[in-house]
Amino acid sequence: MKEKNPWHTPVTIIITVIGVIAIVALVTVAVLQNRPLPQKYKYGIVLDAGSSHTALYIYEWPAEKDNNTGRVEQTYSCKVKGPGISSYASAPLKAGESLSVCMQEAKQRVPGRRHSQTPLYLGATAGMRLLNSENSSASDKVFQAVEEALQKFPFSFQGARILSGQEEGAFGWITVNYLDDRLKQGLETKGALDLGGASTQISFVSDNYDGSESPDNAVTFRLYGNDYNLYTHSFLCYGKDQALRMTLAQQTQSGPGTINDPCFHPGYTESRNYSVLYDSPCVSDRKPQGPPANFTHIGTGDFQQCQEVVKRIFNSTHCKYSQCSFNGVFQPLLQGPFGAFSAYYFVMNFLNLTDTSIPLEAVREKLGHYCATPWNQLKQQHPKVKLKYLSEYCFSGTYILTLLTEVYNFTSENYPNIKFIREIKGSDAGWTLGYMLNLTNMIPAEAPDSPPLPHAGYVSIVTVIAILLLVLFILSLRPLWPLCSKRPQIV
Ligand SMILES: Nc1ncnc2c1ncn2[C@@H]1O[C@H](COP(=O)(O)OP(=O)(O)O)[C@@H](O)[C@H]1O
Ligand SMILES: [Ca+2]
Repeated sequence: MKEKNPWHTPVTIIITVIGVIAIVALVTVAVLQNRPLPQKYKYGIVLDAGSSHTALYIYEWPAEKDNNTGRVEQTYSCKVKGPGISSYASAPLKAGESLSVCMQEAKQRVPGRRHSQTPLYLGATAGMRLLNSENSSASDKVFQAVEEALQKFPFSFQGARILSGQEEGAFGWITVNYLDDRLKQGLETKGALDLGGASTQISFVSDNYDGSESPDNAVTFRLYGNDYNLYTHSFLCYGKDQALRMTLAQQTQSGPGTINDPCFHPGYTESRNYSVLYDSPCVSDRKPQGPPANFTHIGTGDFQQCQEVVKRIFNSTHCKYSQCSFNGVFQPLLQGPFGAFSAYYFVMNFLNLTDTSIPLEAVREKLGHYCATPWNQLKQQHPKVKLKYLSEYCFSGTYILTLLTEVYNFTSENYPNIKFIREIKGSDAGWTLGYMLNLTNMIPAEAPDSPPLPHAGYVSIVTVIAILLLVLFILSLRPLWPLCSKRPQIV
């Protein structure tokens, strides 16, 4: 007679069914009880008042995880129409008014119930540094107007101020490394290269820099339990717009009526006003004596010669340290990967030169070819690009290559360590995120305690243990199995 399968007896079936129900119930309770609560978000707003324009950024992060890392994201950015706030020195109220469109938009984007808890910061960079140095009462008036305008919004306004060059460099470095998740994980950090219109920053960690040589360039942090000695320097007047002024000033020292400029395209002709050109503290002390009102700016489109003219704005004759970049500023040996953003990216992206695996020589050749392109032809090829930008890409590209290779000392070997970036994981590379993380204390000095298990791990372990218990239970009933399988005896 065939033995009946013991698993098919009523008792084992009942035990199994109850067991399965128990497991399902246990796992359901575990899942529901430990389910992450519905996400609530917090917000922060930073206005980047740059020399050329102002931009507004909204950041968002899960409300319970202020201290956790990598979770702050940029959700919105708005470019303010018009020039930077430093250009409103003679009409300060307009500086405040200019912000209103982006601020209204921010009011729509941040949920109403969060408005009053949302910090709002305005940080101004080199344009306001220059205005403040030449006319501090004018810069005070601009700030007053801007503050009055921002206070009218329902956010928690935390003030408007000028960032020091050091802060601008260091916060750019924090942004890049935070978004890359390098800080929390204690990984090798990435240097930050920021090119603005009126200043440029270089920031990196180097093994041969502990801050003792040229302490002014040192910023030390303790972040997530790791110590960092950052080298940073901001070169005022060496943003690309002021650098262009200095390069033009270099070529108009004798006050000529015409200059042939190798950094502009053949066929480019523009009348420029001497007073306008020299109206900046970066060049005002070099204004020629009794020049004509205007000069004719003619392009010749020669990259090699352009590089020679650009080099002349960097003074590398004196250095009281072991080594310098230029103008007597200490710079340690370059080390590690670098992210180059802001105008570095805009310019190199336009020129199709963001790929740094292209050998430097080939990059120079391409740029040489671009600079030699006739102005009329370029205008036809790029009808939508702003003429001011279009006319200056040859100069800007040459300036960038000269700065990187002749001044900071990037070579063919380490040029590929540079990545030209606009954003990382959807957030723009720039100083604003680092600034906000710092002011909201969102990067802890010590590593945060993490929960022993993530939610999914917890649920999996409960499920596995429950199944094991059931199997053990069924196995423990083994002595009863023969009983269950006995067929009723017919006497
Ligand atoms: N699409 C673009 N093409 C070329 N240059 C650009 C573009 N967008 C912005 N820029 C330039 O990037 C620079 C940004 O500098 P900005 O942040 O305003 O100044 P700073 O940081 O010195 O205060 C300016 O020189 C501006 O002209
Ligand atoms: Ca900037």
